Amino acid sequence: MPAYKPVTHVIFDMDGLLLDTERLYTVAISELTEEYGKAYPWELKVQCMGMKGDASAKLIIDSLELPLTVPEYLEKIDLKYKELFPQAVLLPGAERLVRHLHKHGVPIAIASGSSQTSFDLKTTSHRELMKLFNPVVLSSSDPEVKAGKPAPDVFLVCAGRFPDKPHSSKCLVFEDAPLGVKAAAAAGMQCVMVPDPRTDKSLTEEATLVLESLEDFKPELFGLPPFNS
Ligand SMILES: O=c1[nH]cc([C@@H]2O[C@H](COP(=O)(O)O)[C@@H](O)[C@H]2O)c(=O)[nH]1
Ligand SMILES: [Mg+2]
Repeated sequence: MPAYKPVTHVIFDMDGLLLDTERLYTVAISELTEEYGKAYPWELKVQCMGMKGDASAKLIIDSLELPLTVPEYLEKIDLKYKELFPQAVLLPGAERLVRHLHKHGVPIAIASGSSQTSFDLKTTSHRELMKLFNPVVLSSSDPEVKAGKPAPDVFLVCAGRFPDKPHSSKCLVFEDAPLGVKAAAAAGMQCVMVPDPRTDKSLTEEATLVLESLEDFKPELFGLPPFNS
């Protein structure tokens, strides 16, 4: 049983962790690859989750040998995202945890592989909740985030934008994706992983704690105020 260390700040991944957008990515990308007679298998998806948009586009084009350039792929997929992302709903336990931490004055942030455009689409129905996060760091649009997940950049930039600039050891990350867990570990942060059930066990080993749902999280394990407080 690993020892959990107390933290003061919490950084959330967005897609597949707060918002049920991974399902929407699968629909959009499968629709596109099927136009070229190819499926979008889980084994490929799990390598893309958390990446910057252009890196993911390149990996998908190369892996499936699609006859598209990265800009052509992005133009086509963005049309699908525009239709699908406004339907994004919150995942179980997300709103309760976010409101709880905010109520108790725990600084909370978002660190995502997304772009500003896709963030705006995905949060169409969640504007009020999104106001509780500061900072919100979006790798695909942020010039300070040089490399996407699994590099630590997005989490380090995020920690540096909290007004009191906490040390990495004081930041707890929530992630669903293996690349995100790697990025958090590389940043020197503890990480609670809530993986898609299809995720191979070998890809969850770097997480500090693995949960089936955010609903199962016990804040006091990391020195945060318990839910009954
Ligand atoms: O099926 C997929 N899901 C997710 C991604 C990538 O993951 C990012 C979301 O990452 P995060 O969980 O860090 O918000 C998206 O912006 C996208 O680039 C992808 O390529 N394919
Ligand atoms: Mg994610």
